[in-house]
Amino acid sequence: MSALSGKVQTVLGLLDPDQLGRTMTHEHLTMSFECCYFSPPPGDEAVAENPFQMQHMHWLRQNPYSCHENLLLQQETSAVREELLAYRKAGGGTIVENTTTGIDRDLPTLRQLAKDTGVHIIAGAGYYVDCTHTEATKKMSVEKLTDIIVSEVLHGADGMDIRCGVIGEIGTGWPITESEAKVLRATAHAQAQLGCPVIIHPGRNAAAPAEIVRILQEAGGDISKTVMSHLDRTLFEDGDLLEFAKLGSYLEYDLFGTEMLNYPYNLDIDMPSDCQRVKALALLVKEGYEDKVVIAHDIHTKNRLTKYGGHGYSHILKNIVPKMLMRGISQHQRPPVLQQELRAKHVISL
Ligand SMILES: CCC(=O)NCCS(=O)(=O)O
Repeated sequence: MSALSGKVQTVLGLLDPDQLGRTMTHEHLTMSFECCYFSPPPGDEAVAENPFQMQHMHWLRQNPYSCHENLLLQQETSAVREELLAYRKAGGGTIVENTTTGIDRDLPTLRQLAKDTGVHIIAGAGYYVDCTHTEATKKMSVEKLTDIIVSEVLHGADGMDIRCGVIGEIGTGWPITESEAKVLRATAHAQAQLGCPVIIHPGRNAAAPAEIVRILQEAGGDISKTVMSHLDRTLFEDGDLLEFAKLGSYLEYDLFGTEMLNYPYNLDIDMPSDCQRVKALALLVKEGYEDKVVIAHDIHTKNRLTKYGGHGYSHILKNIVPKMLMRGISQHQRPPVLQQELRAKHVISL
């Protein structure tokens, strides 16, 4: 049996799962989102050049991707350090840091942040979406990509001895490109060798999550250890959500704190509010998926840090958990059968 079996691999070494504490499964502490810059609405160019002022706060919340500086989270290590200390104070224990190749993963900074704050940090292996794949990456075989991902977990990534503990976020768009499909197959092969969790960034289309599961499954991936991220901006109909839940992956609502009118990457999508997210979680709990739900904020731009008037990494613990309790989602874990009984007795009121 491997020394990693049953353990969690953080940037500072191995832990037992019961040492993690409360865990945000999808965050970024240092990264660049320049790959996804979106031009500002006509006439807003001047604001976009100088957005970090009180009178521009609302604009920035509505247009976070239209300001170059806002996309450079890697410039905010001191602010993130303060945030992590606050996260611990609020009861947080662990952050899964989803920055993969293509969006400037910075393992030494992650290791230093873990040392400075006592928050356990788990780093992600693998590749982000197609537009960040280099020509060399695009030419690689599935076998070569698999070897790289496995090595990032077993030996360390980016030429360092700092090891990743999950594979992901693995980026895909819609439709899934050839290069993304190759990375998905490599992800499944690496997971089959390592037995570790996988975290997926699906494209912005309701058909994307199930198509990704199909590709992973066909390549030997373990869907029961796979997290489908960003469901809050991907699956909107209850029927679609419950149909997808049957496939057995973890169901991640990870954009808590993000509320915007126009979602620039797909204007057909209405980004839900936090209240709507809690409603979706309540539905999943009611339907017996309590143990498959994971949540986070997916902070990836500066404006979402408290330093810039954002909600920060403690928003879920401070604001969303009380809201969940108010909406009848209990803090106590129950085995599914007992859950059914309790539901029958209306103990979980939804
Ligand atoms: C790198 C962070 C990331 O991909 N976040 C998801 C943004 S969105 O696709 O939900 O807009």
